[in-house]
Amino acid sequence: MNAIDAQIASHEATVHALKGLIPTIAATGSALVATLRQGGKVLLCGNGGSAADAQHIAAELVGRFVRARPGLAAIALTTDTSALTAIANDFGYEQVFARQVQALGRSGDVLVAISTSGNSANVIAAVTQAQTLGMKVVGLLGGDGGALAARVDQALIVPSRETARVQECHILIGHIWCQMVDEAAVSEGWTS
Ligand SMILES: O=C(CO)[C@@H](O)[C@H](O)[C@H](O)[C@H](O)COP(=O)(O)O
Ligand SMILES: [Zn+2]
Repeated sequence: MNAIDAQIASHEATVHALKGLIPTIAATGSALVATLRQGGKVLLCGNGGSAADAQHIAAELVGRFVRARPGLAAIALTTDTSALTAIANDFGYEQVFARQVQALGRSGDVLVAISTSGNSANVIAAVTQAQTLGMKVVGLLGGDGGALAARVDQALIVPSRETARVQECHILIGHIWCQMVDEAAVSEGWTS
């Protein structure tokens, strides 16, 4: 099998395996919908490709996904280079997300913690801080879920050891969540 066929086959196999996660995808999507319905915020964090996923999902909630509805409260904790560099410089890289969670998060908000390994120290620190504040934490994870699997409130563990495959499934799940939010916002007539 050539490289292209192999990548497509591996992608398809991982997406197929997501069918085992459908109940958890539905439950986590419902948690996001409930938070946004009651005026809470969704905070998202992750490193590298997962930082891009955090921004992508936040943009579709604040801007739009498909349906016409109000902009919704979502913040990617990966975008403010002044905050990121100051926190890393003054407190250490491990604190870059936790400090922002402490500053911005409130009880009733949700943190989406994205990590393909489940072992990034700065994401673990953010989860600990969020739970201290009474926030709910959803983990978008991969492999065996790593250290985060047992720490988050709801874990979505994509069953693959390939980082790229895990990331591809994470953004698919993010899009499913956005569709669930769109449907709730339109059918319930959300005005803000
Ligand atoms: O996107 C990729 C590889 O596909 C990388 O940038 C990757 O996201 C980085 O190595 C991250 O630091 C990995 O962190 P994590 O997913 O294990 O938490
Ligand atoms: Zn998208």
